[in-house]
Amino acid sequence: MIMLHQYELTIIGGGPAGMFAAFYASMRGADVLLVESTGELGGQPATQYPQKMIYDIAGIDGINGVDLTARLSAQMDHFHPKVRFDTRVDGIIPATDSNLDIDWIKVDADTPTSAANPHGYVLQTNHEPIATQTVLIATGGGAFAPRRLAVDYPTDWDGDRIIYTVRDLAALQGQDIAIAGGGDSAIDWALALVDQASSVHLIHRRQQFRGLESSVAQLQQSAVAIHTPFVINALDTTATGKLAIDLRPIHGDQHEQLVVDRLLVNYGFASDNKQLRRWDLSLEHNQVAVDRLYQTSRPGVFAIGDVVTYPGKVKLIANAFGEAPIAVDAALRTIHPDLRQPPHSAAVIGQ
Ligand SMILES: Cc1cc2nc3c(=O)[nH]c(=O)nc-3n(C[C@H](O)[C@H](O)[C@H](O)COP(=O)(O)OP(=O)(O)OC[C@H]3O[C@@H](n4cnc5c(N)ncnc54)[C@H](O)[C@@H]3O)c2cc1C
Repeated sequence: MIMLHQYELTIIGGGPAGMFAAFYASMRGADVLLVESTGELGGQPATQYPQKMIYDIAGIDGINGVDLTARLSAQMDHFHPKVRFDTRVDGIIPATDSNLDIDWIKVDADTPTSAANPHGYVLQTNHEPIATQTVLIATGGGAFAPRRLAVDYPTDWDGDRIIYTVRDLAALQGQDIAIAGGGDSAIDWALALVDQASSVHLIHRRQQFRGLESSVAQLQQSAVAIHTPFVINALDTTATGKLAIDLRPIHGDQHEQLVVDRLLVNYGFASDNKQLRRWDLSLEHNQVAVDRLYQTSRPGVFAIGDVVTYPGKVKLIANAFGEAPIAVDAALRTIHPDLRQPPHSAAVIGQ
């Protein structure tokens, strides 16, 4: 028997649409969970264009992808909605159809349930399943996953010797760190770590880096040891348990050896939208068709952001922000039909 908490609303996807929806739903007092397939929030702005400026969000005269994500996170922090990272939703199954023997924790027998789908859904994931009364799909361009090293190594090195997402900069203090990659993210990590780590090595297969010119200039004047043009050829451990990296040159045959504590891999992200076709939704040109309340063809399942289509849909962050409150309120109204208009935010958060 699996004991699962049943959320009122589960939001799939931690891009701008999902993050703002999580803030808004928790401001409305909903028991909400945000699920993100990668180890970080932010979606396309954070992963595809961290340094590019965005000029078309109301009230902000220019902000880059990283800073927008930081502001959305700070806004969410007013209410601390639950977030589950590294969790990819694969299936949305009516709870009654699920083969799982689930005893989800209802607060009490009077807890209201969604009239449209009284038993809710079970979300199948790459980890444990999630029980939820309603679902908000905000999966944008698809589930991002970090591009992996094309070198064999034991799987239990992931998150330990080999790191794809840095969660805790302090944990890397005083260590010897290698970073693989040539874009903004790799350079940013190298510069962030150079004063804290014992040594930082940056490995890139090209002579030139792709990052912002100012960051590249800063890198060249820093104490970061640059290894270009090299690719990682093999990984091993030393007698003392350190990570031994064999670097193969792009030209010639003069290999280099590095011995470090950890290797941070920054090869970018690949997106995968295959799940959508398995979710039994009405699709148009591979986008989820929704009505004016962002309701999909399944009861209690709503969708917003880049993943949806409706007449006049434009894939902009500003639109996703407008869609979120309407969809969240419509989802919550299936559970609480008496749900009122939202109070003004100052009344909830304070002046
Ligand atoms: C280069 C570029 C420049 C752009 N410039 C602008 C601009 O200037 N202004 C503007 O308004 N818009 C711009 N956009 C578009 C904007 O980024 C998108 O409209 C916006 O990111 C959509 O947000 P979203 O939350 O719907 O989806 P996304 O940002 O795609 O986020 C979706 C999130 O869901 C996660 N996810 C997906 N599937 C699953 C799953 N099965 N389980 C768990 N998690 C999942 C993904 O990992 C991702 O984090 C630009 C886009 C690009 C590519």
